[in-house]
Parts: sequence; C-alpha cells; structure tokens
Amino acid sequence: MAPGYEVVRPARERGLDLGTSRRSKEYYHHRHRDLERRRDNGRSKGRDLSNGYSHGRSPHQPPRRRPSGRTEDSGPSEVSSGSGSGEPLLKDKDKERRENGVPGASKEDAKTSPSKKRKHSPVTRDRNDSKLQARDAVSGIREINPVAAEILMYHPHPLLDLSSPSSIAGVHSPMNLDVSVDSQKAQGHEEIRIMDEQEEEYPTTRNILKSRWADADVEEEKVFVPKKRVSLVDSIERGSIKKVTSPELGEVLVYNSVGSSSRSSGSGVVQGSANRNLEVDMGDSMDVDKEADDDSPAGHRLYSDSESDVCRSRSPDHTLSPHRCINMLQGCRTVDEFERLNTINEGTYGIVFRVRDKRTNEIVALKKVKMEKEKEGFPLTSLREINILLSFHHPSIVEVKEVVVGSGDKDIFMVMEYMEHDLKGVMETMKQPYSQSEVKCLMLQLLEGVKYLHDNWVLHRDLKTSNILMNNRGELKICDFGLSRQYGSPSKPYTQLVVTLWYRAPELLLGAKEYSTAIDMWSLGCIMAELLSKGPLFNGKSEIDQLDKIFKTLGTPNEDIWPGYSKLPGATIKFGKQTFNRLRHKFRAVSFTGGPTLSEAGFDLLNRLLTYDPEKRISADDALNHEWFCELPLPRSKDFMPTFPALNEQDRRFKKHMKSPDPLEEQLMKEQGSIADHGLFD
Ligand SMILES: Nc1ncnc2c1ncn2[C@@H]1O[C@H](COP(=O)(O)OP(=O)(O)OP(=O)(O)O)[C@@H](O)[C@H]1O
Repeated sequence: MAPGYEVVRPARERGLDLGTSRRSKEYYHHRHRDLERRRDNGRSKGRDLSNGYSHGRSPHQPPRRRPSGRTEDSGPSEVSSGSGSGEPLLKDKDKERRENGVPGASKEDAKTSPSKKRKHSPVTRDRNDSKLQARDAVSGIREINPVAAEILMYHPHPLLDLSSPSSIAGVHSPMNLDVSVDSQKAQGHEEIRIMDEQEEEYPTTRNILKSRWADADVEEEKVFVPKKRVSLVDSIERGSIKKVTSPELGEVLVYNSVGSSSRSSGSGVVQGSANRNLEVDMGDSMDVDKEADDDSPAGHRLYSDSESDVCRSRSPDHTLSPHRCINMLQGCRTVDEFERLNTINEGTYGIVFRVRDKRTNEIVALKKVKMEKEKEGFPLTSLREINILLSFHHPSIVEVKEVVVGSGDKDIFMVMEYMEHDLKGVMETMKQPYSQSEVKCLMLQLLEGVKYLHDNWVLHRDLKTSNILMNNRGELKICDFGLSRQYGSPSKPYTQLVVTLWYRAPELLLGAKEYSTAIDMWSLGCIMAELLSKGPLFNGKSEIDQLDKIFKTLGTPNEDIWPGYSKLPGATIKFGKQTFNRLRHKFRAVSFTGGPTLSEAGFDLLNRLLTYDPEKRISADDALNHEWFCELPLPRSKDFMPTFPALNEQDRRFKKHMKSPDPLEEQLMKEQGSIADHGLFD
C-alpha cells in the first residue's frame, strides 16, 4: 500500500472543532434544542417503555411497528454497561458481567416475554389465507406474494423497462417486475417462461464452475444467453433467455402472444423514461419510492433542517425516483460511448472502470459483468444486481444509471455513479481511525441505506467495508448487490454461503438454514467496530476460526441467551468456554493507550448489533433511533467529513491488503484445498 495519506480536513472543519465559528455555534444551539426536545419526548416515552423493557433502548425509539413484539432483551453480546442516560457507572468486574450477560443477565433475558420479541420479517402470514400480508410502515397491510417477481417480456418487441420501482414492482411483491408492452409485433414467436426459482437449498458441495446460486438444480438458476448474442437486448429478442428460476428479480417471463401480454388494469405510463410508451401495471405494483416516502422521517431520527446540520438529512428527492430505463426499442448504448480513464478494481464478479461519458462528459463507473465463470449464460447474480440497483433509488445506495453492451457482442456493463473511494481503501490510508462523530455520520447513512433495503424486502448479504463507497462530499453508498436477494416470510432455507467471512453472522457460521435481515445487522456491527478501530473486529481464517474469535470476544453463547442455539448444526462443535463479554476491552469509554473509545451509549448500540440471537438483534430502524446518535459528540455533518485524494483514480487491483475471502473465493480455496479447515458443514 502506498504511504498513507494525510487526512485533509477542511479549514471550515477546524473552525467547527474550535467551536468559534458562528456556524458551529448555531449548529450546537440547534442541536441542543433538538436534543432537549427529544429528551422531553424520550422521558415520556421512557415511562411508556419502562415496563418490561430493559436498559439501553433509546428513549427516542418509536413504538415498534412489527407485528410481533418481543422485547430486545440482552444476550451476552448485547448487554450494555448502561444506557448512557444517567445510570451509575459500574465497577469493571460488574460491568464485564453485565456486558457478557451469560451468568446473570441471560437468565433474566430468557424471561423475555415472547409477546414482545422482535420479529425480523415485517411480513405476517395469515394462516387462513395463502397470501402474505406485509405491514406497511404507514399505510397498513399490503398483500404480498412470496414468490414474487415476474418479468414479462413480450417477444420480440424489444422494450423492457427495468427501471423504476413502479415498473419493476410487481403484483404483490416489492421486487416484482411486470413489464407489458405493446406487442403487436409479438405474434408468432415462441413463449419462453422463466420459472420460479427453487429456494437455495442448504449447500452441500459447491463447485466453483457452477453458478454460486445453484444447488442441486443448478440449471434452474441460470438465464441462458447464447454466446453469439449481440446484447442482452438481442438475446431477449431472439428468445435466448430460456429460464429464470428465481422467485424474485431474476424471474423472467417472456411471452410472444399479444393477448397474454398485458396486465392492463390500472396500468400507467412509465414516467421519466426516454420512451414513454411502456405501459406497466401500476395498480398492482409496489412503489418503492412511495413506500420510502410513506415511511416518513417524522418521529424517528435526528433531523437536519439546516445546511449546517448533522448528517442525518434525508435528501427529499430520493423519494422521487428518476425512472431509469433500459429502452429496448432503441437498444442499449454501447460501451464505445465511454472513454476509459482507468481501471478501478477487479472484484470476483466484475471489473470496475472509471470512464467518461462522451455524450455528457460525466465521469461514471462502469462495472463489467464477468461472464467467464458462467459458461452457459448470463449470471443470475448480475441480473439480480442490475435489477435491484435499477429499481432502487436512495442516497445511500449506489445508483445504476443504465446498462450498456460491449462492442465485442457479449459483454454487459452497468453504468454507475462514480464514487471516489471505498471505505476499506479509505481506512487503509488513514493514520487515525474515524472519530466517534464521524462514525456516527457514516453509520447513520449506512443504517438508512440498509433500512431502505430491508423495508423493500432485500437482504444485501455481503455488507463489508469494500462494498461501501464514499465520495469527498462525505456521502456513503452501499454497492455490490451480487449476493443480495429478496426475502419474505415465512423464512425459507437459503444458502449460508453468503457474507464475507469476517462480517458473517454467527447463525450463518453455525449453519442456520433460515435467516433474515439480522444477518445484515451483524455485518453493520462488525463495520461499526472497524470504523472505530481501523481494523477488522473478527478476522477469522476459516469458519471455525471466525466463530472462535467471536466467542472469545463476546462470550460463548448458550440456550439461555440464544434460544434455539443448541439446535444449530454447528452447536455440537466444542469451543472453549468464555463466560464474559470482553468487547468493552476493545472499546473503552476512556482510553489512555490510544485505543478506540466509545461511550456507553455507543457501546450499547454495538452490543445490540452484535447480539447473538438474531431475533433480538437490533433492526436498522431501531438502530437509527438509538440514543448514541443524539448524545454528544453529535454526528458530524457530511460537509465536514475528512476528504482524501480519490483512490479510485488509481488502478487498485494489485494492491494486496489483508482481506477476508468473499464467499466465492472461499469456496474456490476450499476446492483447491488451500484452506486447511474445511468449514463446519463440508
Ligand atoms: N460506483 C463505483 N464508483 C467507484 N468505484 C466503484 C464503484 N463500484 C465499485 N467500485 C470499486 O470496485 C470495487 C469492486 O466493486 P464490486 O464490489 O461491485 O465488485 P465485485 O466483483 O462484486 O466485488 P467483490 O469481489 O467484493 O464481490 C469496489 O470495492 C470499489 O472499490
């Protein structure tokens, strides 16, 4: 790695630090008023919550809106040493016991009223009705079809909108894609139906040559695109897409008949598209942006209502999605319309370039979908990523502007907004870790992005610092949705081979076949710790080593603190017994040795993110309302975040850093025998 860059802190920030500028005074006055208001609210809410709700929950947290309400009682990894709200400080030993919770708190925790336990999926299943119902944050219950997305493409009319939530969202599922087109020309062409994907089974042995989404029915996982095709568009036109088995984004139905083409009732015209002829079923679709809008910011967070305010401002325009379309009538643009400036990085699934759009002069990032591992077709992982990113619009999610095709017939590129760095690269160049107020700014943006994903039924499944992009305006955006997928309720078995090892939740490591949004929250806990300490929290070399590191720090879980733990396949493995949560040793309230510091409230949030029992692990929504974000030091404004020379103006492919192999690499290493430990379940 090149020598570390100095953090370039803007002069205005120095002013803020000295507390002398008028702006900073206004800022603190404003924040103080805001805090006072929130404390008042909190006091009244606190009284409401006092029965049966243990310490550590922010008084600002709104009543839970999830249908089943188990309390978030504390497990060994989640028991805080105080709420940060006036609770007397404990002596170290006592604190250690409380943080750990195994001997003491866990028993209490085990008494948690089942009626108050948090349910992860915001979906309820009505036993008398095969349809699922989702409780919308504002508008109440919505019907959900668990096997969701259908993309209806009317062959050969080459018009496809993969763009807006309103067009992508299907009948019941947030991720449905139901595109109908005027298909007068569609007669006489064969029907190609891409079937519902079998859920990913628990993987036994995976072969790297196969799609990593594939299990027994690997063939069902693919969308075949013959090699000779000119483009994705062309492939679709020629009926080369044979099938999709995903119940979600990748599920494609291609019809050729006019009559079957349209779900016409309530259809509207896609707006903002280059081509406005595309009719989509508006009535049935879930409007992601509307939902984001409905999920009004009111009442659950700090708000930035001035330019100088903290970073929690939700830009109002993200609710007004610019509907991005692949206009298949005109075809995709080709990559020739971009001038290559440099290669940024090469991941497992794609190579990312910094390029200039010759038409607009805009600097953008191009991610080339790697096809070589997918011998027979267009990788479903990429199709999912493209669909998700085209349909989502949020300030904390990287924007995909369009899809372009390579001049060499077969390559597909995603055109993304360009970001100067990723968090991993930034941390490698920093000499000092981020301060608490900077971490708050980053965590808030991250949590908002993850909340948006979870509200829209998507699990990211690979949150890590290299998948979090940053720019020099202090903005953070989540990228790399190659492993992400739609989720629903009731839980179904999914593959555990997700999430890069260091950020992988214990339930995945222990072989749980069902999991939900909590896996992303664990990753956020690891990221928060990494931001504070500038190093990975649990850098295991194998699954067992990873579990060992987690247990040594957070304490060995047991049935008391994690009901159901003993039934997990990995629970039979004997690990050394660690009876205390030692996380506080890594993040002291005050450090005289230069180690990372974290307030009681911050530590409470970290513990809640790193809670063993996924049912009790804090949700993104609740984390956003955690008191840590309301206490001093307040979250730093994005405007005052440190800036760095643009790392992505360099070719970063050959810079080798300590990194955790991602799930596909991990599998490859296992197949090659280069990981001594073959994992728990191989
Ligand atoms: N929009 C963007 N702007 C700038 N750089 C980007 C952008 N998207 C990705 N990158 C860079 O490229 C790297 C790899 O991107 P990405 O994670 O999407 O690819 P991948 O093949 O899926 O990687 P992985 O092996 O981590 O799964 C990122 O870590 C980041 O440094």
